[in-house]
Amino acid sequence: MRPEDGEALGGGSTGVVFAVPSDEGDLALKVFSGRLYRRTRLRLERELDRLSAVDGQLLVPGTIVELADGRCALRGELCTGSLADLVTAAGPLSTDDVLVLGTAIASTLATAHEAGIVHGRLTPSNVLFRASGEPVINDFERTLRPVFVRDPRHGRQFLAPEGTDGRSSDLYGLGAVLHLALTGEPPGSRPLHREDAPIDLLALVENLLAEDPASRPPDAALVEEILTGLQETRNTPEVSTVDGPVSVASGIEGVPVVTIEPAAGAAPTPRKRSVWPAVAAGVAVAAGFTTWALLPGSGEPEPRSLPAPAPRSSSAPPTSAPTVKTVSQVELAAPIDHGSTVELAWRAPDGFDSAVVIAGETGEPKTTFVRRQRTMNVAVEPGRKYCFLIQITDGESVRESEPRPIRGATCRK
Ligand SMILES: Nc1ncnc2c1ncn2[C@@H]1O[C@H](COP(=O)(O)OP(=O)(O)OP(=O)(O)O)[C@@H](O)[C@H]1O
Repeated sequence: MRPEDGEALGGGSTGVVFAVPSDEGDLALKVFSGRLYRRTRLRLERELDRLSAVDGQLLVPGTIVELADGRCALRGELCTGSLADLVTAAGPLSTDDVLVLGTAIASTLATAHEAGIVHGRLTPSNVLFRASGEPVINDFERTLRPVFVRDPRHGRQFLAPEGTDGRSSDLYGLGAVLHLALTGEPPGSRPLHREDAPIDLLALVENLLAEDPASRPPDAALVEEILTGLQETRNTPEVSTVDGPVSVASGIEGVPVVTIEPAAGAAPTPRKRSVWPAVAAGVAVAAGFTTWALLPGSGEPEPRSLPAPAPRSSSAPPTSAPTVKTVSQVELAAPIDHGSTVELAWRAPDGFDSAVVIAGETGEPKTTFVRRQRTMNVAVEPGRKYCFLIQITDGESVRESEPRPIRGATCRK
């Protein structure tokens, strides 16, 4: 068989890929750009065996074949194109498609990682689509990388800063691929922004792209779980949400005031200072005891909406007490649990300062001012349940997000 009999689809570090007709239908033929020595070939065969044993959406090139001119090639399944081609031709994907794509890739990575296999160079040109539309990951085999060396700048925007060996380099690659799918651009050029995408998805992608591998999600299985959850949420009909005043007042009296820790070098302006402490105290009360509470061990699923606001009790403070609204303007993404730390990310309008309220199973809730930050890494005790909530203020009014749990905690108002 001569590669010239087929149509060239593209070239990479290892060679040129052709679509070739065969009795079994069209196939992909990757013709190596150089000679394959016997030892390399044996190693490649062993690697292909290992890859074919992995039960996931890996595109495993079937077999090594020899061409009439003596060159070697990999013959395998032909796909319709790559994510890179698709985005170039049609622009960013819909949010739903990004979720499906991300879930499929995360699932494949989880399976591969469990089998001890790391891709290390997950780029949009290595994400291919079958005729059915199903995404698959290509180019898992690593044996040939040091043999056919590519320009180190190739695909660099998609590669993890620390290198290509660890599992977390694949998580970075996944983040980079999803960044392109969401925005049409590789990461790095601008802050990730897409109005119609759920904040949880944007926060997850940002987290996957963390410079420090230890700050990324701990494993691909968790990423798959988060993305699956996001898909389910989008497929579930909306339930009503509270968008009115929520009392934070009842029970304030007699309850100790929480610790307030202004972010270093980021003290709110005096005008804002007059709002925050009161509200923080109110929410802290709510977080631990009255208005929204952590109910450890209940095992109930996280409520999808907030129950009706608590009625003001007779012990409510004067009407000058700040009113806190739960509005869509401040949205906390699902926290990403790293064991001893938790990554929080939220969306809030420009010009608002933020405070993070952390309620644990024991002890008083804690409020930390983070001013214009929209992400925070929170230290937590491994194994304990927590709820988190974000408050924002422009100095006059205060709004808060819905609370978000980790480890099966139930947070409610
Ligand atoms: N099995 C396949 N079916 C359809 N198209 C393919 C297949 N394999 C590769 N291609 C196309 O050929 C191009 C070159 O693929 P190849 O794997 O050689 O290089 P790359 O992925 O672009 O770069 P590198 O392997 O150096 O990271 C891909 O971008 C893709 O568009």
